[in-house]
Amino acid sequence: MLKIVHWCRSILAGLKVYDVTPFLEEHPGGDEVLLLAVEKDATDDFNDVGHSDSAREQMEKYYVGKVDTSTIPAQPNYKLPAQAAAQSEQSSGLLVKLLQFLLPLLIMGAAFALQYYNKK
Ligand code: HEM
Repeated sequence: MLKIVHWCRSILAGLKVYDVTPFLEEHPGGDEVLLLAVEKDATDDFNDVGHSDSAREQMEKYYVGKVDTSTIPAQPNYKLPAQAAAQSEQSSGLLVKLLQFLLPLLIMGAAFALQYYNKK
């Protein structure tokens, strides 16, 4: 069975997890927004929509449990591949800029040195 879990944080009760699989087709806001919130903390998304009290009541039908917040790392110790790629691009960009600056200086230095030795 496809098990889709939707995280929602309740201010007083820590992280609550909701399995919204049976609700996907019924959600008045469509299934897409729920799928986008899968395995994320969707508290802000949920609150921003201004869901009614009845929506909040309905939500409790899909409650499956709480997350032990002590198991959540304070800072993720991994980098998204896109972030890592952007970082390596940044450092290679710096190297290119440095070479663009140094190369003309080296060529000019070599030209002056040749001129100096030819005069001798
Ligand atoms: C178990 C979780 C959820 C339940 C039970 C739920 C329930 C509902 C209900 C009953 C409505 C109709 C309007 C209302 O009564 O407030 C609604 C609308 C809507 N919901 Fe949810 N919702 C949930 C999660 C989410 C999440 C995570 C999002 C992400 C953004 C979302 C986005 C929306 C949107 C965009 C609408 C349409 C609002 C409009 O057209 O005015 N919902 N939802």
